[in-house]
This record gives sequence, structure tokens and C-alpha cells, in this order.
Amino acid sequence: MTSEDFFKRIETQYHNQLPFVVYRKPNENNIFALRQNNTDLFFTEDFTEKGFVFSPFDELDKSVLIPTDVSEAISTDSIISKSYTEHVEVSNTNNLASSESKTFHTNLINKGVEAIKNDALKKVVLSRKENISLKEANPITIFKRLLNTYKSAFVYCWYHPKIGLWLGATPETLIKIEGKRFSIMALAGTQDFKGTLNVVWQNKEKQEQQFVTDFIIDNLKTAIESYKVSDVETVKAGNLLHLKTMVSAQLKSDVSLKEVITALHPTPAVCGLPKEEAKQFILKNEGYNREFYTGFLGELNFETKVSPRSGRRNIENRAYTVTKKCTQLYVNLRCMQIINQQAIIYVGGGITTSSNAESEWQETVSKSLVIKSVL
Ligand SMILES: C=C(O[C@@H]1C=C(C(=O)O)C=C[C@H]1O)C(=O)O
Repeated sequence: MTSEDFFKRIETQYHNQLPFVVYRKPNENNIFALRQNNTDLFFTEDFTEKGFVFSPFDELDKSVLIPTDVSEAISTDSIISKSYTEHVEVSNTNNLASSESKTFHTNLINKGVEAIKNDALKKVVLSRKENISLKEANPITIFKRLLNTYKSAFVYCWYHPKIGLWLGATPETLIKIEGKRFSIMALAGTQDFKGTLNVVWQNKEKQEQQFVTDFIIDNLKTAIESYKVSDVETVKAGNLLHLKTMVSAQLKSDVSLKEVITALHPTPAVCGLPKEEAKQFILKNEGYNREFYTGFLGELNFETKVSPRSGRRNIENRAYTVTKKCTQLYVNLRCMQIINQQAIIYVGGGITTSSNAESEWQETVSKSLVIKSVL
């Protein structure tokens, strides 16, 4: 489908207030969309359903599903758009609120550090939201800018008339599962990108990233056959750098996707350690509802044709190509919600015993630029 037709269909869907999701996976060209043909609100019961899942931070809240069987699936392989370079004017009307917001956030961070020093927590990810007034708020235009700006992110725009409209460009994969093989990303630690990947990381960042890797292994130990952990790598995400490792493993045959997701989400990359205590600290102290920020989203139980990994490439062998269930979920970071003429941007960072409130505040400011730069 041409990109004009593709985006026309998305615009029509939005205009008719029907649910849809449009997205592009990291470093890929194809842009996919699901257009739901009614306004019903569907939820996943046990993650055996097929569709695009949109899950909140608090796992006690329900995960929304755009089921494939009531949706039209469309795709295009490029974005050719006249409008994406138009600049939407931003007027930041909350400069006053911003100094209040800084005081609130730095106090929150100090409270987090105190809880860690008192041994109530080991790590906690603390966040805030920021409102920006938009003069023009066409989400499809903003989505195209995100596509053009963040090639290595998972870029999406998700809409349901009964929930709202979310957009984002996240650098973080929660999990990829193909059959019983899976990989999980442990991403944490942040510094500004200053032209090179060759940078020095402080112990604070190394430690907070290690917490995430250890958590993944500890929590999945009984569910997996064996596992491999990659070396720690510095990766670029927009104007920022993070530390990343990949954990790959084979799931035991009797383990369900629901068990894996329950064991993982929310990871210490977005919540903290111990998980339940950190979550309670967040719910009690952040002073707002994260909703879908730091939740996860993506393709649930999509069918993909997989060829055998080795063996002779002959016709006989090709007959063995199998259809496997594939799930690719991303953590909902570097995201915003659009309500009327307002963009609500969500940003946070990991707090450990050696966190400094001023630099943690600055980190959220840098993270907010990922989204602000396309508004
Ligand atoms: C919480 C966010 O990001 C997470 C926190 C990070 C950190 O504390 O360094 C880095 C990447 C993400 O795991 C966010 O972007 O809002």
C-alpha cells in the first residue's frame, strides 16, 4: 500500500473515533497498523489472545487489546509525507509550574534516597509528567516526525476512544518470544550523548543496570532451560546514552507467556527493588497516576513463518518452514498522551543510594527533550 493511502486510512479511522494502533519496529522500514472495526474495549485475560496489547504500569489494572480478528491489518514500507516537516508551534505555558514541579521532584528523589539508605529499598524509579500546550495537535503529524527522528526506537501511535491517545518512541524492549526462544533487554543508566559512544560510566549507572539484569535472571530462573547474558553495551537513544545487556534463553515447555510477563513486569528498569515495595513507594509518593507510561505494548501471539536455522537450503527443507507464535513487547518510555490541545510528557529515572537530586532532575529534563523535539 502506498504511504498516502496508508496514512489516509489512519486519519479516517481517527476521524471516525475508531480504535487503531500504528507502529514501526526498531531499525525496520515497514510501518504496520491495526484498525479495529468497532469501538468495543477488549482486554487480555491470560495473554493467549492475538492482537496488539497495551498494558498499564500497575499490573493490577487491565491490559487493553486490539484483537486481530476484529481489525484490518495494513502496512506500508515508507513514509512520504508533505506535512511531517511542518513545525507545530509549542508554547510552554507552565514555566511557573515547572519550578514547582522541580521542587516536588527533587523532594521525591530525596525521599527515595532516604528509603534506600534506610534499607527499605535498593532501587526505585521515580517519574513525573509535564504538560505542554500545542497550537496544533494532529497526532498523525507528530507520529510521522517521530518516525523520521527515531529510526532505532519502537515508534507508535495508539488510540482508543474510551482510553485516549498515546504516542512514543521507546528504546526499550521488554521481551521477544518466538516459539519457546526468547530475549529480554536490561536497559538502565543514562547520560547525555555528546558525539561518541566511547564514554565512562560511573558506578551508580553500572549498579542500577546490573540490578535489572540480576532481577531478570532471578525471576526467570525456574522458567528457563539455560540462558546467556551478553556483555554490557553503550547504546544511543535519541540525545541519550544507556547501558544495555541482552538475556537470551529457552523457556521450559510448560511455562506460559502470562507467567513470564507476571515474573518480569514491572522490571527494576521502570519500578525498582524489591519490586512490590518499590511499586508501593511509587504509588504513594509520585503524586500522579502513570497509567500506561512504563507499562508495555506490542504484538501478542502474532503468527510468523520461521525457516529452520541450519540445514541444507533445498526444496525439501523449505517444506519444514513452520509457523510460530511471536510476541514482541516494548516498555512504554519516551511517550506522551495527547488530550485536546495538550501533550502530557512522562519522564523518570532510576534512583539508587548515590543519586543526586539535581542531576536526576536534569536527567528527566534531557529525557523530556526526546518528545519535545518533535512537537
Ligand atoms: C524511566 C525511564 O527510563 C528508564 C530509566 C533509565 C535510567 O534511570 O537511567 C534508563 C532507561 C530506562 O530504563 C524514562 O525514560 O522515563
